Amino acid sequence: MAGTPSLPTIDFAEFGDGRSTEARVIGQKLFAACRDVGFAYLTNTSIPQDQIDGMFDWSAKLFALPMEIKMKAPHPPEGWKHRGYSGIGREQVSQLVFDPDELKAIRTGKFPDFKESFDLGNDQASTQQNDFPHFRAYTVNFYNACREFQMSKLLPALAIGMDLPNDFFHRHHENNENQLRLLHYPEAPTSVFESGEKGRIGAHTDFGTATLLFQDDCGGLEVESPSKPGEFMSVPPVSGTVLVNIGDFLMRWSNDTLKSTLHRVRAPPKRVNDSGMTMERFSIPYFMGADAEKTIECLPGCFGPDKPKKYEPINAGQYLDMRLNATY
Ligand SMILES: O=C(O)CCC(=O)C(=O)O
Ligand SMILES: [Fe+2]
Repeated sequence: MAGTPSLPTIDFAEFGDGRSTEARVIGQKLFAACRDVGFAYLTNTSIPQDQIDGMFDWSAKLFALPMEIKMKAPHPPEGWKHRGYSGIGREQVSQLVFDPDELKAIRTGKFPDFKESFDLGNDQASTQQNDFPHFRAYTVNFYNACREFQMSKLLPALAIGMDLPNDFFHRHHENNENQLRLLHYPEAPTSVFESGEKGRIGAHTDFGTATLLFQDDCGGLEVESPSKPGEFMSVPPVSGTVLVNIGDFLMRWSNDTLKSTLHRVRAPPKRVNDSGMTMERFSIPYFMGADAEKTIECLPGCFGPDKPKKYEPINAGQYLDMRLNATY
């Protein structure tokens, strides 16, 4: 595995309202990154750094609570619901077969995804609620800051980069069907990670349109190399950045033009004076979901005589249900 990060960085500082030449250049760079790698670091997103830091503080406080308190807001059994606490071993991602070590662990009855999570979403949703009163206000604000960036900059930039009308993706994300997930990978003896008995998150792709990913300074995130399938490259934390990656739904929508890239989290490289324990890690993905009832057709510009359409139009809701029910 290579140690040097080789992801593009997209700077949103000059994006403004999306109408300038600078905005066009940003859109083109974003499109190229999503097509060639499927992952990029973003800077100057306008999501305030103190809000990001505060969200990590709240996350640490939440996961430090006794289990019986966390279980007062359990994740419901339905795969389409995205709220509440999932304890260790509750969710195993469904594409572990890509990774021989993890496949071995599953065959021997072990559950290598050693993590716990707490899901939140649109506070106005009538079918599911956010929990924990005082914590709720902070997370809803943070969710809204992510959504603001998604709707006013990220989706318009991608549309511009693909020569689509600025509001093209915006119009497919009006229902606010996104999900914020607080993730905690507890510390454990380094030996259990080395033996494959435990892992952090197995190799997988995300389901939706795209994901914003905030990570702490632990490290361990890896992304499949675009040029060498099967090889993973390290994606170290870079302060002041947030990652973006494309999900399967947008890959399909774009006739596989944009890449939903495999990624995983492993124990970070050992540090000097290692105490025998691998440090805990926190991360916060924000998953963007398209409006469930709107049928998507292959994106303009992604098909032609040399590139026939590969997929039938599909309803976004049906597609996501199918994927999520396979995970839970
Ligand atoms: O913890 C991370 O950095 C990655 C999380 C992730 O890929 C996911 O939840 O889909
Ligand atoms: Fe992921």
